[in-house]
Amino acid sequence: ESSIEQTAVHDSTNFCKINKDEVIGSTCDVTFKEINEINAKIRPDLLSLVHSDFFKYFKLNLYKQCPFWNDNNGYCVNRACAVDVIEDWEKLPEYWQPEVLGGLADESVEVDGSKDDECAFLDQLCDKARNGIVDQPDFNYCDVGDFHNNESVLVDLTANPERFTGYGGDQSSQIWSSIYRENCFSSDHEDQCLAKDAFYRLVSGLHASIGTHLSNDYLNTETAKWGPNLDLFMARVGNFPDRVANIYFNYAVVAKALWKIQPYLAHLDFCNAYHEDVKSMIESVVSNLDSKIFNENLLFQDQISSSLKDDFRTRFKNVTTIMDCVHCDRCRLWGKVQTTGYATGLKILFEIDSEDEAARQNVVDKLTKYELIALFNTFDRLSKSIESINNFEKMYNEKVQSTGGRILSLFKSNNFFKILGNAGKSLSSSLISNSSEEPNTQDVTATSSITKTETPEAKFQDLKLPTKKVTKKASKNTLGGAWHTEINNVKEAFIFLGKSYLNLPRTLARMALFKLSRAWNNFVGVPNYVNEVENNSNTYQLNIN
Ligand SMILES: Cc1cc2nc3c(=O)[nH]c(=O)nc-3n(C[C@H](O)[C@H](O)[C@H](O)COP(=O)(O)OP(=O)(O)OC[C@H]3O[C@@H](n4cnc5c(N)ncnc54)[C@H](O)[C@@H]3O)c2cc1C
Repeated sequence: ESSIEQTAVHDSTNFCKINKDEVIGSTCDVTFKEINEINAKIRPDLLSLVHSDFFKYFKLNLYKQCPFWNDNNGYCVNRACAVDVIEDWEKLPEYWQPEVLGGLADESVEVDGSKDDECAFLDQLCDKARNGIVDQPDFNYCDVGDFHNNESVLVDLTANPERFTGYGGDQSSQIWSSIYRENCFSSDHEDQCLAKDAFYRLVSGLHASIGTHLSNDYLNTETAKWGPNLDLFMARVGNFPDRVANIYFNYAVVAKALWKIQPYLAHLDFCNAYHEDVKSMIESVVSNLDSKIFNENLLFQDQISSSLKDDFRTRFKNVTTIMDCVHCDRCRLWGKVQTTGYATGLKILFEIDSEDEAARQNVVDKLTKYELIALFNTFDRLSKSIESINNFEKMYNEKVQSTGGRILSLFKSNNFFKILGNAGKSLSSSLISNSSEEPNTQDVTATSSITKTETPEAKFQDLKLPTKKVTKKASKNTLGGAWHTEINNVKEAFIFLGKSYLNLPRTLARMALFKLSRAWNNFVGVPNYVNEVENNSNTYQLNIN
């Protein structure tokens, strides 16, 4: 089943209407437009920052066993994991195989423990506090132990961009549904809704951001070129405004965490030895952020908050651990970076609540360098997603113009770009009004934050359907109508029988020819599957095109 067909089944497109001037959620005092503006301002510096020598390396254990289920199939040994995107992988050249697409550039990976220069310089650049294992396991939203594991490898992120890998099918679906299942909190108090909603949005925003990157850096197997694929983006993300909104929500969450540690970053002496501009790049990125972008205090504010927060932390830690079940190395790498980045952001937002400045500085000092690297790289991923969404919007508008205003059936009529132009209901009000709703963890497209505000005329309004032919069958309700229907049916049955007899000689001749050709192949020693391969040649078509 193609991904397009799957998305057509889930019709969450009509769940909400977004206006670019509305705030992105009840916990965020910032609009889509404002985030676009902030992002345009900080994008160049953020990009340089994550390409700097300090921020471009990440450490992870690629060989860790999946702790949640027995899964030793190996990456994409089962070809089904790719068939929903591209047909007939086997016929594509070696460098297009998912193992290669989803692998890591060898030269950028260093095994930890060796005294190689990369590791050594990273260690020199950091003060001791950030190299040691953090002695506060209770405050961690991810497993920081991986950064000190002997089996971990150091990877150059810039040499392994996050892009389309062909990873998919049952395996990635299983990972995503396990992640969404973590949203089922144990306590059932109604005050947990905002926290539950935030958890869902974080995961969905991560999912949508990955979908945006793989659509933006997509391999066209016909032209062998990498580039944006608007159809794929619309099918995965653009047709679902709630998913786009969740990317903006995640941007706000990570931005607030960066804003919060800004005063304490100045004390850190971590990278200027290697790249003297790094501090000023951090400064110019973070100084453009504002505290109102996200209000973390709304999430855990009453008596039950403490246990709810523990639950939230444990569940998010599980999400980071589920990444060890991802068999595609490239996907696992970026999954780990981003879940670690969110985990670090959450730790900063929810664990630095002391009024004591020294205590705050202490929490920041105890962040490992890999948490900092993950935090900035996650912010860069979200920033890149927002930049891509704006580019896709231009492509979308051009496509709509070139088709004379008619939107292709693939682009749902209430998709993100379409409704941005409309003065719709604010997402924030839908968040508040629907905050008691349970997210449906079976259908992961459902969101607790979205209300069904669909108007019947908005649906399919720009689809031009052929006018229905009025058939004689319309008069079926009367006795005469029923008689006509019966006579027609009998007539059609006779016509069918007659045609079958007429076609009989041709059908028999074809069958004889087929049997003869098989017998001949057997006789000369050609295996039977050759015929099938020839029949299927030149079918390296993408489902989505
Ligand atoms: C951790 C991880 C990292 C990955 N990284 C990459 C990568 O770098 N490159 C790459 O090409 N592939 C990557 N993948 C695979 C990719 O995410 C998809 O799983 C794959 O492309 C198959 O997509 P799909 O259309 O079948 O649906 P999936 O994306 O697998 O989604 C499954 C179902 O979830 C629902 N859904 C989809 N998006 C959302 C959302 N944002 N919010 C709520 N519900 C949603 C839909 O109902 C959908 O049918 C990664 C997968 C995982 C688990």
